[in-house]
Amino acid sequence: MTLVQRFGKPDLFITMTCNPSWEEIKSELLAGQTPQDRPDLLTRVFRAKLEQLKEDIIEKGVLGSVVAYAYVIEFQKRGLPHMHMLVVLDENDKINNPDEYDRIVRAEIPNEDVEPQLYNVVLKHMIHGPCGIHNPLSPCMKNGSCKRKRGNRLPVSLNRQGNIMVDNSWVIPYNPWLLLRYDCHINVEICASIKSVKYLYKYVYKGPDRVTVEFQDARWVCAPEALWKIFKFIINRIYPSVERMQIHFPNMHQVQFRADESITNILHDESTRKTMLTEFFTLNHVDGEARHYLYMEIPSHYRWIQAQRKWSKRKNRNKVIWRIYAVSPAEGEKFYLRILLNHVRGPTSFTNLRTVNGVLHPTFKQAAEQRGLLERDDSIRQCLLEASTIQMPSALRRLFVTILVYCAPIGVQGLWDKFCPFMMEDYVSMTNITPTLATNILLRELNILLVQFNKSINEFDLPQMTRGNESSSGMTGCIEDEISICIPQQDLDAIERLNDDQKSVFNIIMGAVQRSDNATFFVDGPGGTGKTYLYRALLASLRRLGHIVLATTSSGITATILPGGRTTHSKFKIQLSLDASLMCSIGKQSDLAKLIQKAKAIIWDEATMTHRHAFEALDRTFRDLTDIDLPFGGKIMIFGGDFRQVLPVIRKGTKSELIQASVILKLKQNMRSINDCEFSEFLLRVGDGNEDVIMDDMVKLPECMVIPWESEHSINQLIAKIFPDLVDHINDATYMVERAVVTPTNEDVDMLNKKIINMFPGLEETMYSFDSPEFLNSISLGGLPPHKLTLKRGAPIMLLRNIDPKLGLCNGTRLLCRGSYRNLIDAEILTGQFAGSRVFLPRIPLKSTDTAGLPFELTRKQFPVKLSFSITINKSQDHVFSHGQLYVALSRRVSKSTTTVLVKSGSIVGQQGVFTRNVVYNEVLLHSS
Ligand SMILES: Nc1ncnc2c1ncn2[C@@H]1O[C@H](COP(=O)(O)OP(=O)(O)OP(=O)(O)O)[C@@H](O)[C@H]1O
Repeated sequence: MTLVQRFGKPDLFITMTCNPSWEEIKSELLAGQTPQDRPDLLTRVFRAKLEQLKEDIIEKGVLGSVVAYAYVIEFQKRGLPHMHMLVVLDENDKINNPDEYDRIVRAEIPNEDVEPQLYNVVLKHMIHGPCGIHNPLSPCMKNGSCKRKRGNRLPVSLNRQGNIMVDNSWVIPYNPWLLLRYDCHINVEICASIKSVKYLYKYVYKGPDRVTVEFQDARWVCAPEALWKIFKFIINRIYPSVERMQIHFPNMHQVQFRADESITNILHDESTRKTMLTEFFTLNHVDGEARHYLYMEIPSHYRWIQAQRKWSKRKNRNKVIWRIYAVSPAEGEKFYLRILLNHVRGPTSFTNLRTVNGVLHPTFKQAAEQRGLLERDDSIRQCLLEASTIQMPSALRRLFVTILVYCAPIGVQGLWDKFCPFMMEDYVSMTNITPTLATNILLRELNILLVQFNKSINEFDLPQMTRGNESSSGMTGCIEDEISICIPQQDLDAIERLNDDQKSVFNIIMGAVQRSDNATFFVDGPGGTGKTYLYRALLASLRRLGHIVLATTSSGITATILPGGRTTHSKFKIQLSLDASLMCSIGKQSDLAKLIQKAKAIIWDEATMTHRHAFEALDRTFRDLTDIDLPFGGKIMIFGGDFRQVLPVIRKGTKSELIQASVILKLKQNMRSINDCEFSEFLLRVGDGNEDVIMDDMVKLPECMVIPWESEHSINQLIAKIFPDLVDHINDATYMVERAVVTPTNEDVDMLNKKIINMFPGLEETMYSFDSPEFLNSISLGGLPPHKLTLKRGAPIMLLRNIDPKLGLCNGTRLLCRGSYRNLIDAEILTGQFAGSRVFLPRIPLKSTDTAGLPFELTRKQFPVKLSFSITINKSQDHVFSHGQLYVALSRRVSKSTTTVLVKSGSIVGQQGVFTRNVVYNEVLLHSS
C-alpha cells in the first residue's frame, strides 16, 4: 500500500510459470528421467529465466520504463514455480487508452499463416481450461459458466485434451514478444485498479501450504520450494524498498542492548535517548528548512545516520520509501500522536505538538481535535451554529435538510429546538404571523425540500405538520410544481432571435406538438450552435401555451441551465445499473405517473452520454404508465446532444420503430463563436475529425492560441494568461465564471489548483477529511474531495455531488467560496439559473465507488467540493485522452483570442508548430443529409 500511496495504481500484472519442457531442462535429463525427477534443475532454470525476465522488464523496460515493482515466487502443492509481478510504469509510459493496451497485450489466437510460431506457443501455453461442459468442476466455474472467459470470437479448432474446440475467449492475455522469447506461460494483464495489489499481498503473507496426514496437521513443502529456499533464492522483493520510522511517547522508545551491559549505563548513555523522532524535533529547532516537512517527508531530504543518531542533509536522491509504523486506533493516544505527526510540519517537541494556537492541550487527541484533524461529536450542531450566525434563514433551511438527508444526525429533535428560531427569522415580517403558523410554514417548507430526495418530514423526529402536503388546487405537488415554473421573459424574447436553423427546428417541433403527433426528434449540433438556447425558447413557448413539457438532461450541471431542469435519471427514477429488461421505478398510481400522463413533450439533452438501456427503460415505462403502445407512450420526445463531444450511447440494437419514428434535426451555425468564423470552422473540423492529421491523429493548433512548451515555467505563463491580475479579482464572480484551465487528467488539475491558490491572496483555510480507513488519507480519487482541502475566501470551487438539483446544486456546479469555517462552507452559486444564490455546505460522508478500483471501501467525510481554477475536460474520464476531448476542451471558448493551449510534448521532429492528439471515432458521428 505504501508503493500505491507513492506511485498510484500498478500498471501491469505479470505471471510467469516454469515450463518443464524448456530445452535447458530437457537437454540435461538422463535417459528415462522426467523433469519432475530433477526439481533442482527446474528450480535453477526457472530462476535463470526469471532473472532474464527481470532484466528485460525492469532494466531494459521492454514494456515501458519501470519506476516501481513488487514480485513474489509462489509454489503450489504439486505445481511448478510461478512468479507474480506488479509493475508501475513511468508517467510518460502509462498505458492510457485501448490502442496502447493493444500494443502491449493480446488475447486472441494469432493467424496461423501470418504468425505460425506465435500461433503454436499461444495454443501451447496460453489456453485456459478445460472448463465449461468439458470440466464443470474447474475452479473457474461459477453458476454454470466460466468467470474468466470473455465473449465468443472466431472459433479455431484445436486437438487438445480430447477434441475440445477453443476460440479467442479461451485465450489468456499475453505479450507476443515475451511469449516468444520465454516459451512458457506468461500472462500479462493491464491493471485497471489497485485491487491487484491484494493478490501479491495474499501470496506474500499466505504462509506455507498445509496438509493433514494421518491426523497430523503438517506443513507441505514441495521439492522445488524446498530447493528454492536451500539455494537461498529471493522469494519476494519490492522496489523501492519501504523502511519504517519510529513512533513512541516521550522516553518510551525501545532500546537495544546486550545482556551483559549495565542498565544504569544504558540509561545514562546520551545516544540511547536519541531516536528518529526525538532527533526530528531537534532538527526542527536548528534547521529552518526542515520545518517545512512532515515527519515522514524528512527522509527524502535528510539521511538518518544510525551510528551518530542524527539526521544529516541529503546529497543524493533517496531510493527508499519511508512510512511511520502503523498504529491501530485501539492504541488511543499513540494513534492521535501519529495523526499529528502526519499533518503538523516542523514540530519541535511532543509539547509543541500538543500546542494549538498558543494553548497547550493535555492530550494528543484534544490537540488533533483542535487542529480539525478529528471529527468532534457535536460537529453537526457546530455546523448549524456557524451557519446561524451568518443570518440567511433560507440557506439555513436548506442546510438543515441537507444534514437530515446526508449526515444521519442523532438527536434531530434537539437540533430542531435549537435552530428552528434561526430558520424562521425571515417569517417575522409576514403579516398576521403567529408562532404556530410560522412553525407550520417552516415544516411545510422543509417537507417540500425533502420530497425531492424521496423523503418526508414524518420520517424524522420533528413536530407534526397540521396540514398535509396536498395542494389546495387538488393537483398533485408534482404537477403544481411543473405548472408554477416561471417563464423567463428573455426566453420568450429569444423566439424572435432564433437563427434560421434554430427557427426551422423550432417550427417543426411546435407543429408536431400542435398536431399531437407521436414524434421523436434528435437535435444534433456541435457545441455552441445554440441547442440550449433553442430548448429554452421551446420550453417558454410551449409552457406559455399551457403545455407541460419536462426538461431533463443527462448531466446535473446542464440541468441547472434549463428552467425546471432535472437530470433524466432523477426525474424519471431511472436506475443506475440497468439491464435490457428493467423499468423505471415509478408506481402507476404515483404523482409522478400522473405528471407523465399529462406531459405533452419531454426534452432530454446530452442524450448521447447515456446508455441505450436507459432509453429502453423509459420507453417501456412510458408505454406502461400511459397504456399507449407507441414509442414513449405517444409522447413527443426531443433528444439533443453532440456525438462529437462524448462517447455515444450504444446505438446498435435500438428498436427499429424508434429509428423510423425519429427525425434528425441539425444545427450548424456556431453562435458561441459567431464573431470568429475561422475559429468555429476549425472547431467543426476538429469535432468531425476533418482537420488534417499527421502521425495518425496529431493536429496542428493555430499558432496564435498556443504557448510553446519550454519548461515548467510555461505553466506559470499559462496561468498568468488565463488569470491576469488575479489578486485584483478576489470575490469577482464574473471574472471566475469566464475562465478555467481545462486538462485531461486529475493530477494536472490538482497541480494547477495548488499553484493558483498559492498565488491567490488571503488567508488559507485547511479542512481535513475524516476517513475510514484512516491510512487511505493520502489517496486522491477523481470523484472524491481531497483529504486536505485548502480554500481561500473568494476562490472558485466546484461541487462534487448532486446535493440539491432543484436548487442548481449538482455535481459540477461552480461556486465561489464566500467563507469557510471549521464545519461549514458558505458559497455563492456562479452558474445556471440560480447564479447569485448563497448556499451552506456541511461535511458529508462520501464513499468511493467500485469504479475507483480500491480494494477497500473508503468513506471520506469532507465538504463535497474542490477548487476549480482548473477542471478536467470531461469529469468522468480520468487519464484518458479519448474521443472528442480536444473538441470539448476547445468548444468551451468563443474565439481564438480567448483560448490558450499548452501542450507538453507538442513538437514533432521536422514539423513547425505545436501539435496535439485529436481522437475522433468517426463511426459514432451521426451522418445524415
Ligand atoms: N439565436 C441566437 N441569438 C443570440 N445568441 C445565441 C443564439 N443561439 C445561441 N446563442 C448564444 O450562443 C451561445 C451558445 O449557445 P448554447 O449554449 O445554447 O449552445 P449549445 O449548443 O447548447 O452548446 P454546448 O453543446 O457547447 O453546450 C450562448 O451564449 C447563447 O446565448
